[in-house]
Amino acid sequence: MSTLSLRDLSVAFDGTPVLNGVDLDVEPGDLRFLIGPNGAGKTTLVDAVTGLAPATGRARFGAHDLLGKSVHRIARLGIGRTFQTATVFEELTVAQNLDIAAGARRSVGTLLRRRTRLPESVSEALETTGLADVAERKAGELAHGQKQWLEIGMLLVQDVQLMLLDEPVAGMSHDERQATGELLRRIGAERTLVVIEHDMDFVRSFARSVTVLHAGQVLSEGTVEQVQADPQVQEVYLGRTTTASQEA
Ligand SMILES: Nc1ncnc2c1ncn2[C@@H]1O[C@H](COP(=O)(O)OP(=O)(O)OP(=O)(O)O)[C@@H](O)[C@H]1O
Repeated sequence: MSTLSLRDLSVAFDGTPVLNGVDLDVEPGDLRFLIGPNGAGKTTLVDAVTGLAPATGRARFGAHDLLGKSVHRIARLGIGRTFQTATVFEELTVAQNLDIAAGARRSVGTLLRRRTRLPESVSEALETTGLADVAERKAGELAHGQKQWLEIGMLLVQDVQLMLLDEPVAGMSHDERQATGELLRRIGAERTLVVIEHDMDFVRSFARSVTVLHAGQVLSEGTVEQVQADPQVQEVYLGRTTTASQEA
């Protein structure tokens, strides 16, 4: 299992720095939450690691250098991500979505035919994500939470070792959040997981460690308790939340 290691990672858009010298290490088995105010650079960090944003500095996953590699090559190293909006094939069933993600080399006709036996990786992903009961339902008919779990399942069948999730519980009910947190714990035990999140209750419940980004830099890092007790975090991040809620 591999460690994600970032050194002096920087991204600028049109000359404006958005990430500014980020150092970050995430060990396998960690469940790292990336928090910070809007515009702090959280999604940009994930974009840089997955090849979507041009970056300088160093980004390694295990023995592999990531910077300068194409999105496709980075994905082939076992690095996968989700986006804030789920990207599943709505007209296909849950099982078919997983089947396609598993990349089985079959013709489209064979793929779309109802199959009596699913590949093992697909069956496992259905069990792990709790979607076995809805395997034959169209993805477009799933509840919001289930769509997010399907997306995570699509990364599982690809045997993704570094999973980067962008606000996976946004818009979920309390029960769906709880189920998602437990899912992340289960799959995180054998992988390296980085989760962007705004919901502090969710972070408190499930984070093993937290990195706070602010204005493109790491402001604080540690356990939830350590980060919450950091006066800089209180001032910049939590302080801002208080102000916002007072204004509301
Ligand atoms: N492709 C781009 N071109 C120009 N500016 C960009 C681009 N992508 C992001 N930015 C800017 O970079 C800054 C950081 O954005 P980013 O989405 O990484 O923040 P974030 O911490 O994920 O915020 P949020 O919590 O709102 O999702 C913002 O000011 C944003 O407008």
